[in-house]
Amino acid sequence: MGDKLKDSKIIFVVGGPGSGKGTQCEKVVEKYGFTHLSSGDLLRAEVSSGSERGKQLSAIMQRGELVPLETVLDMIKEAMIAKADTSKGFLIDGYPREVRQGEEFEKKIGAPSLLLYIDAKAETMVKRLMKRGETSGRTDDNEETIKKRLDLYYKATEPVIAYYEGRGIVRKIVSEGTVDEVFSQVAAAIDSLL
Ligand SMILES: Nc1ncnc2c1ncn2[C@@H]1O[C@H](COP(=O)(O)OP(=O)(O)OP(=O)(O)O)[C@@H](O)[C@H]1O
Ligand SMILES: Nc1nc2c(ncn2[C@@H]2O[C@H](COP(=O)(O)O)[C@@H](O)[C@H]2O)c(=O)[nH]1
Ligand SMILES: [Mg+2]
Repeated sequence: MGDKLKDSKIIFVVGGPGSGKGTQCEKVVEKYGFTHLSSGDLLRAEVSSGSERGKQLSAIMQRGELVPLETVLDMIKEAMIAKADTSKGFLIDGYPREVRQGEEFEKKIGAPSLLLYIDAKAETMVKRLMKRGETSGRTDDNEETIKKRLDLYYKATEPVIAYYEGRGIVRKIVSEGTVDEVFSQVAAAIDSLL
């Protein structure tokens, strides 16, 4: 089944909590028709299912910690295989969150053609998430968990950027302006790939 994904175009969308990954991925889907898979959304769907696994995941996510690598990777692979026949390419939103996740993804699925690094200042991310938390219903959109997620991002996920920069596939997106101003950078990066 892994062969079905062998030739798929894969774009990693990496950035801190509240940097704007999901927002930009939605606009990419609108313009390019790619398949958007958010690791966080897949995990939250598992939590909503009420499964035993979902209960365990929920506790980890509420603490702003990373869930087991195998769990999130299997969920992403399953979702990609389900869409492989019709997908124009995959936007993997919020994964990898640490270098070994990237290595495992490439062993089991394939290599990314592009890594969009959505970069926002810490204070911008906190402001956005506190605002989102007013309506999102996400258990991790609270001050304490946001801080933990930010700490984890700087410690575990920023090394992912350096790892892929070594391959020359990172495009840095400054995510401080309006959604459309940020998207114009995203579109330019994707157009350079197509
Ligand atoms: N350029 C922007 N200007 C203002 N608000 C923005 C911008 N981009 C995103 N937002 C808002 O910030 C919040 C977080 O954005 P989004 O959900 O896309 O971030 P994310 O990187 O996917 O976060 P998480 O990793 O927590 O899922 C949302 O409420 C969104 O509407
Ligand atoms: N170990 C990993 N944990 C992940 C990953 N993606 C998400 N998560 C967990 O879900 C929440 C919410 O993610 P978000 O992208 O919607 O903010 C996150 O805090 C983690 O607990 C992943 O790739 N690996
Ligand atoms: Mg998101």
